[in-house]
Amino acid sequence: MTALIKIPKAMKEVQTEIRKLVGSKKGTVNEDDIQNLPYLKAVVKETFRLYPPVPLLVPRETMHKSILEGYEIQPKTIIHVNSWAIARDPEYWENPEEFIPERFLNNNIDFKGQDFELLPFGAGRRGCPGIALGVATVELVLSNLLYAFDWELPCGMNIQDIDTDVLPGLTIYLYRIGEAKPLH
Ligand code: HEM
Repeated sequence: MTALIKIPKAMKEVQTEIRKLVGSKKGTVNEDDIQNLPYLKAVVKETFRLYPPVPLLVPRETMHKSILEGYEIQPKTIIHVNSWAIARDPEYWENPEEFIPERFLNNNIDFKGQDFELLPFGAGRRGCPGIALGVATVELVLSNLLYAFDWELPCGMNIQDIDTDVLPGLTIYLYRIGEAKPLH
């Protein structure tokens, strides 16, 4: 929501998509609607890319000796995968620090653990078992907040004042305040 408020064009695009599909009579966005909202899905993916709630994956331990980019890694080495850094690596992402949902509209990159440049839920045997619940919750809550309310900054605050930096930790979080106006 913070990223969307900072980029009014993206906010307008996603709200228009949702309101056009759902109309004004139904009252809520449901799971079937979500499947027909590609821009909303792109917004959610871009949010998971730039702000992965769990920036370091569960630690792994190597079973065999291996060579990675010329480095020899001994068996039983603890490996920490920094999915935050991977998702902002300029080798894989154009303008990696910018919030651009459109980057997901014309490709199949997903966060299900097959595309290693985007791992907000990890990958492999220790990948997140709650991914379906996590994604459904985020998509449903966000889409309904966007459908029902217009969002604006508190009086006196400008878009430039929005700081999207996050606090370091096992999970990331930011403090951001918006004001909601109910839709008529
Ligand atoms: C947006 C929501 C969520 C995000 C971003 C998230 C992210 C993650 C990540 C990155 C991992 C580590 C995966 C790895 O190291 O490969 C993980 C593990 C895990 N998650 Fe989630 N998760 C979310 C929601 C949930 C939910 C809703 C549940 C349960 C209902 C859940 C249960 C777990 C469990 C049990 C593990 C440990 C798996 C293991 O170590 O084998 N997560 N999650």
